[in-house]
Amino acid sequence: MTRNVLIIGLGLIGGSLALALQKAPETKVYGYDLSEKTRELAKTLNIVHEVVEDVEEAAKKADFIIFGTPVNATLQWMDELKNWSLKKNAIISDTGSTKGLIMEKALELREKGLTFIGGHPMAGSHKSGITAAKPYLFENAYYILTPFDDEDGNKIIALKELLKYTLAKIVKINAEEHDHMTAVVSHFPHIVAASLVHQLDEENKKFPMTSMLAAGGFRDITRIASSNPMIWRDITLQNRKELIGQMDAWIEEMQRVKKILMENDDESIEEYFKKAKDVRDALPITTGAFYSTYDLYVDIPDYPGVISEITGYLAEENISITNIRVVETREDVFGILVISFQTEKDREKAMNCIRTHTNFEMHVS
Ligand SMILES: NC(=O)C1=CN([C@@H]2O[C@H](COP(=O)(O)OP(=O)(O)OC[C@H]3O[C@@H](n4cnc5c(N)ncnc54)[C@H](O)[C@@H]3O)[C@@H](O)[C@H]2O)C=CC1
Ligand SMILES: O=C(O)C(=O)Cc1ccc(O)cc1
Repeated sequence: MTRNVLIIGLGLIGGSLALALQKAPETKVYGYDLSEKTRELAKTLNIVHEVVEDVEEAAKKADFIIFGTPVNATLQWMDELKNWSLKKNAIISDTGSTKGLIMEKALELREKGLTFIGGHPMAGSHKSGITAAKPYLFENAYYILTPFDDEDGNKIIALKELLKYTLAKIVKINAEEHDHMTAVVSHFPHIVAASLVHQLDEENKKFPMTSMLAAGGFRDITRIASSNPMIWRDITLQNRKELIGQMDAWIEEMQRVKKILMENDDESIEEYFKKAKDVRDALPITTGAFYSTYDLYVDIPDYPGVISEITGYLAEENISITNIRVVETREDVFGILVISFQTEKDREKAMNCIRTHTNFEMHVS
């Protein structure tokens, strides 16, 4: 029997989910987005099997309804949907970065006999919109579910059975703990990244060369400041209680570092960096446990066309890349081309491919 999945909100996350779920057997993926342009693109890019114009009509036929909308829009949709007559066994879920207010709203759905299981794939990027959607975005990432403690186990199994086509690792966490932990590793870092960019902007008014000197480190730590501001407005306001707590801890930590600097204490400042390095180096980030890309460093000679030559070889073998950049090119040295891949397997295939065609040195991080 065909299962009907309706995805509301077809941007980076909803679009990627739709592409992944199109791989599930006997599954028809319907999609809706508020933006007419996105609905058009969803058709032309085959993001869903069918784009719908009437959400309520499509929802009535759906076995699964999943929101890929900004978290405040998700709350608004949930308010509407609780008054619709849906299929008896329909499962409603979302992909939002916050879970507390959404699970509170889910209680109202539950009172109407509807099943809501919160969801949050812990993968994404600073890019947004349907054109950034990719079928393998969630591969190897954690996909958090936040069901009510006493949720029907069969409903959770049914949702997991569908989501397994994302190739993500599905885990269960309660909503409160979810919002605390994601504040630490995701939401607060977005505020820090944005604040560093604001600080640069101010400094640049006085010293206009500053932004030109912003090198790799500044770029790495501020990449997420290029995320969709509307998405982050909603996330930070919904999780503001946790964020204020993180901010207090951060201010305290900054006072501690400031004191070390004021005291000119070389031992303490070295220890400060050493401890951070040890903790950072032991993080599971590079093994794909949280969010990862697999980088390949290729030493390339500095001649015109060398980058398109390499990407051409990869394209011939259908190896998809997620990012590409040159980290060093001076006339007297080789440049280093950093190519990022979504999976370790893609990186391995790429290494073999480049090895077949060139004698360029390669290494992985
Ligand atoms: N960006 C990321 O890396 C991640 C985002 N998330 C969550 O996924 C959800 C979607 O985020 P993205 O895909 O990144 O954003 P996005 O901006 O790429 O996509 C959001 C889509 O929702 C549509 N939309 C907005 N309001 C709507 C409404 N009322 N009804 C229907 N469609 C509406 C927009 O037109 C857009 O196509 C958010 O809740 C976010 O917190 C979760 C994991 C990662
Ligand atoms: O760009 C990045 O690295 C992210 O921060 C991705 C991300 C954004 C929001 C989430 O809720 C989860 C992951």
